[in-house]
Amino acid sequence: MNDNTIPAIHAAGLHKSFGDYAAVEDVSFLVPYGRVVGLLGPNGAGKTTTMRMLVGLATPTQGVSHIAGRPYAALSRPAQQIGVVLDAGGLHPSRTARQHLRIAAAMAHIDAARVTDVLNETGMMAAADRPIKGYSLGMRQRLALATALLGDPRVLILDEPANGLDPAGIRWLRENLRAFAAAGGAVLVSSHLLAEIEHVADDVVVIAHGRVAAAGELTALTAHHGGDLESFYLDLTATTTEVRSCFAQNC
Ligand SMILES: Nc1ncnc2c1ncn2[C@@H]1O[C@H](COP(=O)(O)OP(=O)(O)OP(=O)(O)O)[C@@H](O)[C@H]1O
Repeated sequence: MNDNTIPAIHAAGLHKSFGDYAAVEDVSFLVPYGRVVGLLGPNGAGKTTTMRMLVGLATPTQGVSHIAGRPYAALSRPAQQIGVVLDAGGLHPSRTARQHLRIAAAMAHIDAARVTDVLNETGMMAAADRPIKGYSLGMRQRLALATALLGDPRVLILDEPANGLDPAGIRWLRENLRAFAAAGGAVLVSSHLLAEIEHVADDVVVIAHGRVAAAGELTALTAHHGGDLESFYLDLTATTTEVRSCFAQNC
């Protein structure tokens, strides 16, 4: 049972520095249950770093974040509470999808029957017993999503999940994220595909230069741009489109 008065995701004043380089500065936002929130921003803006902090893969220099009211590290059963897709790489090339999912389920104390469920849900059943090394990018994305869904979580954090998906896969993802939120789940999804975010998101958070440049309901934010997310986004980020790079700053 969820306490819907507690946000699914709460980022409060997150900062992350790499050496002297401030990749993320004072980023705060909420993702309530029942909503899809799009995390947008130019290359190098700090989206992935923010998501990594939310799930304990990067330690904030300052600030805190909570998932369902607790820091990620304090979740009792993280795989059952939050599904994460941060990188569709990092899969063992010789394993099959079914083997990968069985191992992930066993490690998270999830019923092995869920493996069949998520293979079906993500359209991966036909490829389930082939080695991952032969998978396309889109198939790896589907497997990453299947892994995220294994524990039947109520919260999803997805970094560019549409990357490599074919048109049918993009539609499938859109419909599933909308259905997930309609059933009371919460989704934070990053993407450069603004048309896709326009279809799927209720709210957006735009990060530019490591800071929140705009956040709120999609329809309200884009009202002065005829409801067009692309015009809104390009106006907002017009002065911040250069790729930020720690490397370029020799840090
Ligand atoms: N481990 C690291 N060490 C040094 N710099 C890093 C590290 N991780 C990220 N950065 C820098 O932090 C900044 C933000 O990177 P991040 O990957 O969060 O951006 P992003 O918004 O996800 O970009 P993209 O849309 O290109 O994926 C970039 O300048 C990047 O070079």
